[in-house]
Amino acid sequence: MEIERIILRQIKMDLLTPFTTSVGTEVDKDIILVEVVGKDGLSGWGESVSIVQPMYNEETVKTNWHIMTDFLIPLLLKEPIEHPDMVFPRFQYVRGNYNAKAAIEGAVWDLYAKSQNLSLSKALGGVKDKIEVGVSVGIQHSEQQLLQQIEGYLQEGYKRIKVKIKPDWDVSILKMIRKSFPQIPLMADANCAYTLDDIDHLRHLDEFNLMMIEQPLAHDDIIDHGVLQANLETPICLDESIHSAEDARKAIELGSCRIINLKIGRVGGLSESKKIHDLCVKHDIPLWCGGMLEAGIGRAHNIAITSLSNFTIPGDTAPSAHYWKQDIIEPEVKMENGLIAVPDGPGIGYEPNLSLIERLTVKQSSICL
Ligand SMILES: O=C(O)CCC(=O)c1ccccc1C(=O)O
Ligand SMILES: [Mg+2]
Repeated sequence: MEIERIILRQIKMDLLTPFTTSVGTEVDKDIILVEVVGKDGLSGWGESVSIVQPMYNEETVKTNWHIMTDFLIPLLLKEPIEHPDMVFPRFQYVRGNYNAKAAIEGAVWDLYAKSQNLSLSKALGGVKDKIEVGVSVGIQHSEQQLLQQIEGYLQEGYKRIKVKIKPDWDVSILKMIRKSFPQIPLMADANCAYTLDDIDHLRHLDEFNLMMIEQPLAHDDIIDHGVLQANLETPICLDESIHSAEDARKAIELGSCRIINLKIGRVGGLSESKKIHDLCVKHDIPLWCGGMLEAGIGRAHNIAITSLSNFTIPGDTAPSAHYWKQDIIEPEVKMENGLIAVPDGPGIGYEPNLSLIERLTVKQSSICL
């Protein structure tokens, strides 16, 4: 693959509804889009999942722009790339900054798939032509409001409901949900809101027949989660704590989780995502694809990775209309009966809407050799 130049664009988009977790609220998003232009005129697209505050992990939109322009892009352009698997190792001496790395690597994967006339799904080894869709429901102003939202989502066809929890928004809301919907596939995501001191409190959650509890303890922990899992019946799913296949191996060996939420940005890209997928197959650990309120480009990448065989639990990749008045790709991502069709066109299989992207752009830079 011969890369001619790389265009970075920072766009700003309003979320249809604010999204609240145990750490904070997002109302709009600044998003960095990466366009890798090949010498043959094809373009590959990637999207960074970083937000403006270092609230989910340590990265931000500003640090991503800096790391991409000053370090990652010069490394990428320095020597030819024969296969996207070469990108992550090329970035090896830039520590961390996985969202930034993944956005660039994802664009190279898209360009590669297009150059091979393959869908990104097929290029990654995907086998499914439809993926199952769940929805992540943020913390609401009232319990009644939460119940109404869940009712609406079930009518729309979502196959799994995830609610965000924190110490004063957990037992009571789960009790209420189970009273109305005793059987629905239900899970809870704490975004690190508890410590091991809460072990007796967390054991109360066992009575709600949850599919899993996502990331109850610290963002950088895998040890305490093992202690907690040994004291809980409900499976623990790790999100924030897993940055690599090595992290996943250690968490599995320590018994710190029975399920893994995979986010492409958090682990540094699609090549590492595949490694985690294959490791989980070997250890019989089910996977699902998490979400970071992505715009269309990131969403398309999530759909492609979810088409791999071991993504056996509905993910957080909801359709475009759940987040945006108008998404930046055409066609938008649509859901039917709780399923999203995996596109079979070349690359991500959706066209970036360039005129809309241009209108939303607040900052742009074009970098060539
Ligand atoms: O709909 C989505 O994209 C998932 C939303 C979500 O749960 C989330 C959104 C932003 C940051 C972290 C998380 C999370 O999974 O923890
Ligand atoms: Mg999570």
